[in-house]
Amino acid sequence: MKLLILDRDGVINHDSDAYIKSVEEWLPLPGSIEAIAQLSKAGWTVAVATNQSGIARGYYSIAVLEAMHERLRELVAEQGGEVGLIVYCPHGPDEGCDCRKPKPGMLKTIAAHYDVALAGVWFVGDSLGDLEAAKAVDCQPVLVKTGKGEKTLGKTLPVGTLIFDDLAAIAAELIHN
Ligand SMILES: O=P(O)(O)OC[C@@H](O)[C@H]1O[C@@H](OP(=O)(O)O)[C@@H](O)[C@@H](O)[C@@H]1O
Ligand SMILES: [Mg+2]
Ligand SMILES: [Zn+2]
Repeated sequence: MKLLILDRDGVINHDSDAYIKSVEEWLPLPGSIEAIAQLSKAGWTVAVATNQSGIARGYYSIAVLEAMHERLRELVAEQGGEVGLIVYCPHGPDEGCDCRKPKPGMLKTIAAHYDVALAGVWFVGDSLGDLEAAKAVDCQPVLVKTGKGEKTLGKTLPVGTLIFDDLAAIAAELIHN
């Protein structure tokens, strides 16, 4: 199966150092909804793996987080596409969970859900932790320059990391090559 896994904040929607705390604050990045819809219509399964420590920090509830994801699904459906499994880590950095990136737990959950191997599956993120999570399970780490991506570019990236301007450029690459 053609599986693509996306980080959320900074890849699909604008990110904020103050966290994305409501549906109103959840604003798609230019071209991201169209990119997901086009990929979906081209036969790709688009899943999401997102850290959401704002839950543990008490900034927003799981109900609000789910409402953001319902909004994402609605917008992609309006373009004729669909979003696959969305997995999130609600834990704080000090809880020692297995799902918070850079740990690969969420990627493993997605692979198990679809009963596929992760080797070579593209995982698209804007933070170094995303790329490290990818590397940990032999996914293809892919950095976008949106969100925190420009800042991440200045760090030491995992060997073999692919770099794209944004999700739209990734969709064009995957659909047309
Ligand atoms: O990029 P994804 O994984 O979709 O989500 C990132 C968010 O959960 C938040 O992650 C926080 O990091 P800490 O969780 O506080 O280390 C900060 O970077 C926030 O700016 C950001 O909005
Ligand atoms: Mg991110
Ligand atoms: Zn977790």
